[in-house]
Amino acid sequence: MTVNAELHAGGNTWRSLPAAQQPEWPDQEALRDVIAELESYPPLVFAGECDQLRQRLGAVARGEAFLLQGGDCAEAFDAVGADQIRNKLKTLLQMGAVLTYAGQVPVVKVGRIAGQYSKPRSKPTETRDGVTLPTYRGDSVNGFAFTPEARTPDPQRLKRMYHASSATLNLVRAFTTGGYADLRQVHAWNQDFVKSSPSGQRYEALAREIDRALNFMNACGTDPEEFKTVEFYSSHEALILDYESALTRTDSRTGNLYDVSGHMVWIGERTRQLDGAHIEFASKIRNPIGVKLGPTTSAEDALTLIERLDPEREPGRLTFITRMGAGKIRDHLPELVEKVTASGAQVAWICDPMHGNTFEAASGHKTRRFDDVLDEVKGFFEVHKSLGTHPGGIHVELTGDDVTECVGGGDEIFVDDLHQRYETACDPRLNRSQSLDLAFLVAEMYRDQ
Ligand SMILES: O=C[C@H](O)[C@H](O)COP(=O)(O)O
Ligand SMILES: C=C(OP(=O)(O)O)C(=O)O
Repeated sequence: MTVNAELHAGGNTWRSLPAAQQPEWPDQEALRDVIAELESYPPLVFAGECDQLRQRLGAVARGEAFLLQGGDCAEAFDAVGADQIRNKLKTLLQMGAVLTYAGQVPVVKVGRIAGQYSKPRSKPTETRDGVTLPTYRGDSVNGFAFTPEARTPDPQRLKRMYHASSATLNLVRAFTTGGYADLRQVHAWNQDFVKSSPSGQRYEALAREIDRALNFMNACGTDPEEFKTVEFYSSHEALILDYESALTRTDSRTGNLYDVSGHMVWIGERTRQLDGAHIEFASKIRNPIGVKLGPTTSAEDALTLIERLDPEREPGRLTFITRMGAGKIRDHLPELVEKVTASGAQVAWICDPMHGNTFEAASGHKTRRFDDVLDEVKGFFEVHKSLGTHPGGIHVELTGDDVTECVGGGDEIFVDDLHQRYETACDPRLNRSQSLDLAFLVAEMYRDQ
């Protein structure tokens, strides 16, 4: 990877366009210094890995694989610890095992991890007891504490984001290639969980079946090395364009630009303006790109996004992550899928059943009902079934910890429980038990499809 000045400028064409949701950095000179330093840092991922993920997502788009994308709403610098990272990974690996075995489909595993530090917000400020301060925009921008010092955007945080992403990815790579993700560990991933939870018990029964299947394959002479490592990719919302473009490099093999801050990046519902800076930035890089599509997306918007981001119609390049809400998906999704399919484009269709289903509980906690999450996924499957298209995967906010942020699930969390362990810095996540419940139910839907 080289930083070729002329080509690298291609990663900066967004600068002349309106960029939504950017922090108001008080010190522009400090920002410029940080950008210059970030530009000198080594890549977090390699272009070849991004290409490999694009190929895997191509299989999703063609209906040959299923995408599991999940992780925190907002990662936090003080949560870059071995336990938290392992718990998240363990949850995703368990969900992956359930979907692969019960859903009988290859699963492409992508974390909202190692870079998910920036948040678009509905309001630029927050007011408490008559005091108004800038809203919290993620650890890459400002602090969560409600003080003027913490809430003032500080570009030094962009460097901390790089280092936190690097440390996280380093551990994730060690876990996924160093033996922890060996499929023979299916029981070990569940050890701390099985007795206490219905989904843990259900998982344990499935793990026993996987064991038997592995023994069978072993007896048939299948190479055991095949199950020792797992392909796992990182992703985050490409929100703070100064950071993303500082980490954009020219691939020395091909001369193409890659955003080497993560394998896949997505553009959010609040920043996908067709003439805006985010889409311009995404159009210049070769990473696989996701775009969130909310209920107001028109088919024309979707077709223009394809034209801008996937002019070659390359399966795996573009993933549409729909987040309509349980009450709207059955009305809004069909026209999008129909018109995109009729255009000949082969995008991957993924369901984010979280962001259209948030509400505020009487206690003031932002929450989501597990039943709404499930209903949106059901609607997603129904629409694709009726149109003969492929329900390509799910995109969920989850954690490996036993938080109480979303209500419902087999090990039911009630509205009155929310205060017990409400730890998210932004939106409510499924806990481990709810995540596994969802994986089992989605696997059933996939098999029935
Ligand atoms: O994760 C998504 C958004 O950042 C989040 O839903 C915005 O939340 P807000 O409406 O509280 O700003
Ligand atoms: C902000 C997010 O979602 P959306 O853009 O769909 O609101 C997110 O996934 O973190």
